Amino acid sequence: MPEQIDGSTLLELARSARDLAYAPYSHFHVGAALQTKDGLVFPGCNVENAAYGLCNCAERTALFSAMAAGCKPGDFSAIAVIADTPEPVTPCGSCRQVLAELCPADMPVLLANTAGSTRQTTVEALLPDGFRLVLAG
Ligand SMILES: O=c1ccn([C@H]2C[C@H](O)[C@@H](CO)O2)c(=O)[nH]1
Ligand SMILES: [Zn+2]
Repeated sequence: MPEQIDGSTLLELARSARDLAYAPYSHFHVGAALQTKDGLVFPGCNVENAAYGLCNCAERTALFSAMAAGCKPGDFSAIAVIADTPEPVTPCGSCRQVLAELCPADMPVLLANTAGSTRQTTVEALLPDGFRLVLAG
């Protein structure tokens, strides 16, 4: 695998991405940074909408941006996520489902809060036994 940036640098990139969050409804700003096996990093922030159901999380912004730039499922090597929470922020169910489809099961997921607490988990640990479309017959 080409040169990878370390977890603390990836978290700093997520922290910078968080500054770009558009969250006028929740005022909850989230940043993400998604690293590819090729050594690229795609930032993500949450982007809200007056139609609340359209709000997009930082994690999915980063993943969809990477896919729009030509990345394919399995191309990713780590993601960092940060928000102003008492404990390191943890991805919502929708993001877990998208992570599970696009990222390796053992991919590290680095979670942090702005105060500096961190936790590391994996895609599989966040969504064990997740749904996959396997057609019968
Ligand atoms: O892991 C998370 C959790 C929440 N949000 C966003 C969605 C919404 O804009 C706001 C409040 O839920 O935070 C994220 O971006 N990532
Ligand atoms: Zn989410």
